Amino acid sequence: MELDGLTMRFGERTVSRDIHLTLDPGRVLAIVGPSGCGKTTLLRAVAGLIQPAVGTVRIDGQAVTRTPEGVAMVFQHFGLFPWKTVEANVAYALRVSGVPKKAALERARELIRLVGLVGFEKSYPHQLSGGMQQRTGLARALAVRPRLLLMDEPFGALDAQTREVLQFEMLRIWQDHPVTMLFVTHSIDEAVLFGDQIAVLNGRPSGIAELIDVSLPQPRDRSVLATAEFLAIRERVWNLIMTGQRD
Ligand SMILES: Nc1ncnc2c1ncn2[C@@H]1O[C@H](COP(=O)(O)OP(=O)(O)OP(=O)(O)O)[C@@H](O)[C@H]1O
Repeated sequence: MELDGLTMRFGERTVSRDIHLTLDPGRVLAIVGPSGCGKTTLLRAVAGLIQPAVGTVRIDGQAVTRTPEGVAMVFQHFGLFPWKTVEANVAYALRVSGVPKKAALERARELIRLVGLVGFEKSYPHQLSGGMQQRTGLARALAVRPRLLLMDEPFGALDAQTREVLQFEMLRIWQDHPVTMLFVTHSIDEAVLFGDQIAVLNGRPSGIAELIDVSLPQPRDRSVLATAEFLAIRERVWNLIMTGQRD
């Protein structure tokens, strides 16, 4: 994925300016920045849901003008169909892309196992906790074997403990099933934990303050939280965000 000189505007208001970013296959790029700096707006441009005022989004070299094939998204507020069961939600995108019902349900059950929801296949979203709803959202996104997974603050609506559990489960899932991921988050820890690189946005309109390489070895688990490198990168990101806040 390539963002080539993206400027995002709503009416007269420029939200972000001249964003250049590249994400290589199999890698994770985390985007952090203060609230309102335009993280979700960038993600929506990558998903082809809105168009940049200036610049181009490319995926596999192709300019994005509408939602590209093979791009899946996980939202903060789950975005599940309330009238569909867990397995029907997970199978939905497969069905839409033409996979026959039996094969789609088989694949859905595989993903339901992967995210730890066995026994809840026939439950409806309102019968699930927030964490279980987000597991369903993850299963749905991964079911299509996306070439690019867009994560918009995926654990943001969860309580702190559930958030931590799901973060580490997602890390495990990602390690077993690597997928190219653009990961927007408010959580600096999450960005350092998942990212191969972190793009820190700040300013108004926002721009990239710094692109930080995270050289923590993969696979990562809870033990990295206490390493000197993790803490140093965390501090660096925090300072960059705070500098932008004071401007
Ligand atoms: N559809 C829209 N129309 C007009 N303004 C919008 C629209 N969507 C977003 N904005 C504005 O663009 C700015 C960036 O919003 P965006 O949601 O991308 O920020 P964010 O960094 O993701 O914020 P947060 O971290 O709080 O989720 C905000 O000031 C917001 O009000």
